[in-house]
Amino acid sequence: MSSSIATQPRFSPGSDPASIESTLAPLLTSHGGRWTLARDGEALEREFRFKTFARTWDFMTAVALQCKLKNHHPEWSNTFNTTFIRWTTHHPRGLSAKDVELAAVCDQLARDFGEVEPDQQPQQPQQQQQPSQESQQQQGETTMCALADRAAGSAGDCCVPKKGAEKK
Ligand SMILES: C[C@H](O)[C@H](O)[C@H]1CNC2=NC(N)=NC(=O)C2=N1
Repeated sequence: MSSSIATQPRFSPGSDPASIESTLAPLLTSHGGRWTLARDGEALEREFRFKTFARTWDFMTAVALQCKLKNHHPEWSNTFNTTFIRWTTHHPRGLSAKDVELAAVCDQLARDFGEVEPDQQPQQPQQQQQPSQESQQQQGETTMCALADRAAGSAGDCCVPKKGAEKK
């Protein structure tokens, strides 16, 4: 996961922390959820795993549709049957109600598309000295997160309203 795991959310200016906190808490690993607060509290991050690439893509397609409907997009990456998703608001920067709402939508869609629970990973055959599952998982997560970082990096100021746009 992202290098900087945070404990306190940093809300996007103009957000209403009180209304967001009640929906945010149950999503977090600290409250039995699956999302971690990252990027100094400005982002929510989580990895999803499915049985196949096809099922993973179906899930991502369903998420993408919600993004279009809510005009809000994730920083995400996909490798085979795993996808890493980060919700953060680019402008004004921080964690907003839309990030929390779409994180909850992702949890529901993951259930609908048959997400594979971490402890249901297919067992590696014993004889081969495999790096521990944990280190494999960590390595995978780091790579997935790095992929999302790179995508977000090349997107640049994707959400900063263009000059004059705000005036209309
Ligand atoms: C103009 C458009 O509404 C904005 O660029 C939206 C689009 N989607 C967005 N998605 C995210 N994650 N953050 C934003 O600030 C954002 N802004």
